Amino acid sequence: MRVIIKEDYATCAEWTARHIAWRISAFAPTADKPFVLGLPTGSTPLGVYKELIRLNKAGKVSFQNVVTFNMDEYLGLDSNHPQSYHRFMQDNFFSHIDINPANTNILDGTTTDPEAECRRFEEKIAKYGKIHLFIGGVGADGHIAFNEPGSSLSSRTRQKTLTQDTIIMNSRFFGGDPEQVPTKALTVGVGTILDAEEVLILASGYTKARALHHAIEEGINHMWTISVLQNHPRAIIVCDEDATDELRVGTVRYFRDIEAKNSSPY
Ligand SMILES: N[C@@H]1[C@@H](O)[C@H](O)[C@@H](COP(=O)(O)O)O[C@@H]1O
Repeated sequence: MRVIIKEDYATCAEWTARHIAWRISAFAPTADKPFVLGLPTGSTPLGVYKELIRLNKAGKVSFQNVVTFNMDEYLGLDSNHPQSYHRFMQDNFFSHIDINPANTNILDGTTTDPEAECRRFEEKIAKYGKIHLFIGGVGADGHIAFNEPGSSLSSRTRQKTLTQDTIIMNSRFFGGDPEQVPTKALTVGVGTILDAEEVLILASGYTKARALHHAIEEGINHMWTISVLQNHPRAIIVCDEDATDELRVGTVRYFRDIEAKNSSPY
């Protein structure tokens, strides 16, 4: 696992956007051989999307031959609902870049058959072979996508019931009212994320510090689903200093030292 520790939120976003742009460009995608990118929602990735939009407008990266799969969607929200992840992606990313809308994939929160919808999503990923780079955030309780504590570490895309912690956390987007937050979501599984060639998880702020401690310094445990990254051959955590607050000084020093020796192409 690589742990990239940056000074603050902005420098995390910049580093991550450049990493994504570099991976896409190095892959030299074509219509027949697209780059497949997994994407998250939430407040953490907003800075990355802003920077990717800037890089796209500056001609530094193109999304013309990029296919995207989003991690999750609330069950029961249609794509026009202001808090649906469809809307989030449209407003904060897709409508600002040169991506073909037909190449964007998000689980349908209005489906009447969640099982079939999740199967369709997995089959579509499989049709492309694999996700080359999966970007994600992390919940304060260590969840990745909507794989809440206790999720199977080999789970596939499926319906999940949200924990009260997550409902309360996410109520900030629903006028502060937990009653307005859907109680269920469709989400890729931990296994789906692990199948990606590379996984990059972003963590910013003190609220994510405990999750990072469990991800990096404790063993793999289904109560902190992010910890499964330890089993991935190419996992990267990009975090700011605040998010390292629960890590040992020696751990922080170790990862800083390793990265200082790495020459980065960006
Ligand atoms: N399903 C999403 C996760 O994918 C996201 O990582 C998490 C953290 O969000 P934020 O980045 O806003 O802290 O929130 C939600 O629960």
